[in-house]
Amino acid sequence: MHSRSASRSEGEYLSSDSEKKKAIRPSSYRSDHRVNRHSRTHSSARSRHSPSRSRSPYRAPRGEKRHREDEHRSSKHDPRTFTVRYEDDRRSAYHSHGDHKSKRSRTYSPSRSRSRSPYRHNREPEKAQVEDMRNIKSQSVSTQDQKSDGVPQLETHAKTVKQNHEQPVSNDINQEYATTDPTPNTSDNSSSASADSTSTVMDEAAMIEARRKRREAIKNQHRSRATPLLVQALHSGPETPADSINTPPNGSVSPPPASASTPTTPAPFDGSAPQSPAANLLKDADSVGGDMFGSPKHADEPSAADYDPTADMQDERARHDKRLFKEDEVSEDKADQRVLEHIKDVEEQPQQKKPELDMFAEDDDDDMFADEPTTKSKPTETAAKTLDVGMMDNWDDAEGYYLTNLREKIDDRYEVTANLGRGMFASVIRARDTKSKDGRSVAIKIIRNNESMRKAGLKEVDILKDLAANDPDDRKHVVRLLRSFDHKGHLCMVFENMDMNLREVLKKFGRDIGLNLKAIRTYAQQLFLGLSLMKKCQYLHADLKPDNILADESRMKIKIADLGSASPITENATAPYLVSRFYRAPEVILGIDYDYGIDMWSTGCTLFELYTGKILFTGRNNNNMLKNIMECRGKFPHKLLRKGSLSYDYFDDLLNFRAQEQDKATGRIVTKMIDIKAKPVRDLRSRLIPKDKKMNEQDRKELESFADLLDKCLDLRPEKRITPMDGLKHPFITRTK
Ligand SMILES: Nc1ncnc2c1ncn2[C@@H]1O[C@H](COP(=O)(O)OP(=O)(O)OP(=O)(O)O)[C@@H](O)[C@H]1O
Repeated sequence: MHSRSASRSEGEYLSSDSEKKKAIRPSSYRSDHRVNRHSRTHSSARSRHSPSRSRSPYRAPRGEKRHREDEHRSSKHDPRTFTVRYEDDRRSAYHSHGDHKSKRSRTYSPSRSRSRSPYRHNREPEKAQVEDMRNIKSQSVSTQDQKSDGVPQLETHAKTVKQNHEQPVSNDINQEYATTDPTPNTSDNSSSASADSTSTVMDEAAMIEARRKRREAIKNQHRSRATPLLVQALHSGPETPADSINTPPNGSVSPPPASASTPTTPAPFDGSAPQSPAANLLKDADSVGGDMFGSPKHADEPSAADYDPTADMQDERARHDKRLFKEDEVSEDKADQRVLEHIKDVEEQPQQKKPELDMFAEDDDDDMFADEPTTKSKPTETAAKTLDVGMMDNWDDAEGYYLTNLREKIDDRYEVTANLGRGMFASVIRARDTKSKDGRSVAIKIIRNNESMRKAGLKEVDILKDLAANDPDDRKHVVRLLRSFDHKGHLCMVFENMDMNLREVLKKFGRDIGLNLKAIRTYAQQLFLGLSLMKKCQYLHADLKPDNILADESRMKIKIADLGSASPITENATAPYLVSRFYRAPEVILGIDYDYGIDMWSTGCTLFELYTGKILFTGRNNNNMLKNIMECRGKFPHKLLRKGSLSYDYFDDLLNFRAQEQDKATGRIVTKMIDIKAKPVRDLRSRLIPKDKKMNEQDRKELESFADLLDKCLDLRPEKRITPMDGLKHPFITRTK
């Protein structure tokens, strides 16, 4: 039982008789063979108190992100040690200067050089902060100099910026965390400055300006490469740091600038768009959602369909490199240079290294890159055809992915027909099962050739087997694992073949406008069935999102997939980066004990996204996620906040929210005390049900019912959140039209 050796040679792992449910019950599982996708190379060093749940070995233990290889060796990065990882050095500075009287002592990782999210704002603020430290004496003056330098964005928002930034920036290191208090700095350094020092200050201001221009040039390069959503997320909309400058102290949100419209202009539903057998389900004009095709519900919010996780890698990779340099105390100039070189390299070899980006990676903990990131690609045949298998003495590429050859027969049985894509953890191919009667298609997940990934894959296999054993009739909408085997050092997981994931469905049928309510109801019901099975078997999925839900060809049936992050409920230790960020429940962020409610939260986010075509919470990091969540769901009850081991990272002693924002003029990250209104400023209902939308009474009622279900999925209080079983009984689900 769970005593498989990870190094075991070729052979089948799944046999019909050997896998009984009790063999993989969470309890025994835990005490015996714990496979951890996050364990990676340092897994053996991990204490048993370091819970180990995650799907990819490149993702850090449970909620933390993938470490770079060299970081794997240190267990100090294990978030389960309750180490809080901060976005940058300012946190330690902040604490070291005693400004904040935290109720808890925390440790901070000194090394944070990892990131990758396209939603992450650029790193310049951090550099600027370093500048702040260096030029502390002259900061006040130099900042004012910058202010008058005609930064392009400032011209655009001249008036607002003027109002917000007329005040000199504090020159006091102890005031590194600015507040919304606009009181001008009254220190005497400017008044007592000598002519010499003034000249020094001016020189420094000029240097800063030169650096700013360089950074701006780099940012512009990144902008030009970024996907529309990234551009929007980074440079427009009320949730971007840049626009936080327009955010009034009360936390209300400024309307986005005109340019902040949805990246891809929502177009009326195009009759020529791809049809599916379930076209009626997906665009039934009689249904509430159906008549919304062609009528974008939320043109001002990031599109869920538009995001291409592979497209922003250069930018992320470059910034990642840049941060590494910063941490190594190499000059910014050199770091900038390195970034430019990197971009050039990538441009020159566009096909050689296709980086992968997980859009939901954490902004502030690490990167989830493998050493050589890869991309999830569309099914393709051409690349594989060019391989000359006869010439190969190594079946893997440099990253440990199996180099699949089309029409190759794997395990003397599966004839490869298409590459479905690559994740961080595996490549997925479609193949024809030549040993099946009907030559049916299957999907095979070929785990990368890496010991810890293999272990993580074995964990996924065990959980999938347990779930299947508890659903003999296959009625619970969890993807079916048919068998697993070993092939040339790779663990291969053979799955029933599905057609596409729900992000792809959204892209195809509901770009920017979402799917209709009939489809949402069908999918919601099936998700609740899947989650009720998982709950019955005591597993958390911990990575639910449209990408991990697969639809069959008819699009009528969906299945929960990618259980690489799943784990027994007993392994629910604090892990502030568990679950992809946009779908991350607040209790995870706040360090409150969590359970099955986290999957219901993710389900709520997913259903909203499927209906509107927009991502519900697009926080750049955990801090910004909380702000997003409160703007939509209202204030957290104090009682709840007091339960959180990490609450005081985001709230002060009086439980006022400390929002981290980027000052557009100085680039500095500042903390603003935000008075969150009890009444949400962007409440769920108004985002779901446009006031001016004409619809009949029946449709409105139905939409209200959906809103009520989402309300219950997205209850801030985990213990009050609806359960999968109750979800199945909700009127929105039980109602038949
Ligand atoms: N059974 C299947 N049928 C069809 N396509 C599949 C199947 N399983 C996976 N895929 C495709 O492969 C993609 C990656 O699968 P999966 O998420 O399981 O791999 P992963 O390596 O864990 O990815 P990630 O890096 O996102 O964790 C899916 O998004 C889906 O598009």
